[in-house]
Amino acid sequence: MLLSDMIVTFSWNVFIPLTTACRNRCHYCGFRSDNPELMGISEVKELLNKAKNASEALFTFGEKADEVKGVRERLKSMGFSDFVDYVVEMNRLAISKSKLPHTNAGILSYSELKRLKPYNASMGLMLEQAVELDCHSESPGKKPEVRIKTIKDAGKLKIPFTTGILVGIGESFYDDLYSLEVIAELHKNYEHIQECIIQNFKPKKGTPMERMESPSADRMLKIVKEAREILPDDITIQIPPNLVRDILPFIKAGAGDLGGISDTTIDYINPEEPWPSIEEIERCLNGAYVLRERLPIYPRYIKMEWGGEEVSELISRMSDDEGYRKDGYRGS
Ligand SMILES: O=c1nc2n(C[C@H](O)[C@H](O)[C@H](O)CO)c3cc(O)ccc3cc-2c(=O)[nH]1
Ligand SMILES: C[C@H]1O[C@@H](n2cnc3c(N)ncnc32)[C@H](O)[C@@H]1O
Ligand code: MET
Ligand code: SF4
Repeated sequence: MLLSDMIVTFSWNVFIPLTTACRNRCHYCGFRSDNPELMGISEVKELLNKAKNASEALFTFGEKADEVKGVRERLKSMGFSDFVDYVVEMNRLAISKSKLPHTNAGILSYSELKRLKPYNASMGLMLEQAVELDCHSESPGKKPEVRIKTIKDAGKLKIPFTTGILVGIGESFYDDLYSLEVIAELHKNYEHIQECIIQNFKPKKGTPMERMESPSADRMLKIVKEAREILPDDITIQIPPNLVRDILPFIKAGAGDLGGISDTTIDYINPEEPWPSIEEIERCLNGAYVLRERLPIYPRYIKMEWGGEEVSELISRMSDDEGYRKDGYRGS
């Protein structure tokens, strides 16, 4: 086994859920709201100030929120010309507090991605599934072709990218495999995918899918094993430690990353699932693997200088000075 196969990574982040306004209505989502909120500058500053440990500012929020009634007007009154302008300003705030932005805004056009790229170390968009599903019948932004287009456009723009699949939302095992094949193909063309999240659905109260069960650990494990076969070696498989809890079997099956973990903010998408502590994670790993902190941009993309221009200095500073080793990971 290679030494790098024995390393499990995670990113210390702060979760900034800019808005619960969303033009989609995914049947599994407990995040979106009909009475949406929009975070102001001082609220974002407060989260950033508290997050001493974090090197990543994770911006995840509703898709095309400015299509929701009243949001455009609210943005105007806050002094922003459009929604992307607002996101850029919040990204800049994060940079000013020495946090590297990772933005997952849902689908974006090529020109919107181009406007956000300079302010982000990496960006993300879950493919969810490459097949049409019932749970997405009220979500135009979850049509496979529009998701695939955004991921492709990010590749053309050389944006280090996170994508993944959401498992247990009505798809078959073969759909999961097909979705992973689509991700593999996207990466073969653009080489921009740093990690693929394999996320298990968790039912949320008050949603149409509240009575549906989470996929079993066995099913998830089977998919992770297949994913390790299907995906190119340079795509790391990420599993969410707050949603699977017992991570060791997943690491043995081929996962190598735990995503973002925060000591100041909750997982706003899965608010009922607390982050495990570092001690808990290490206990699960049972000495068989070493846990290392990473940045939201993976080492090879730092070397190729794919990070946004406005964050490049911060990326160099963080990867050089703060205890990062030659292989790009922090820790002894
Ligand atoms: O805390 C979470 N972080 C999520 N992250 C963040 C992720 O943990 C890290 O921000 C990335 O690994 C970058 O370091 C996502 C990032 C994406 O680009 C796309 C989807 C997700 C989903 C989640 C999530 O459900 N919960
Ligand atoms: C940010 C990502 O969070 C995931 N997401 C949204 N709702 C749920 C849920 N109920 N359970 C697990 N993951 C979810 C989607 O995959 C989205 O793209
Ligand atoms: N709304 C976006 C999406 O589903 C971001 C994550 S969910 C809050 O792609
Ligand atoms: S999962 Fe994302 S796109 Fe779907 S309703 Fe929730 S916030 Fe909107």
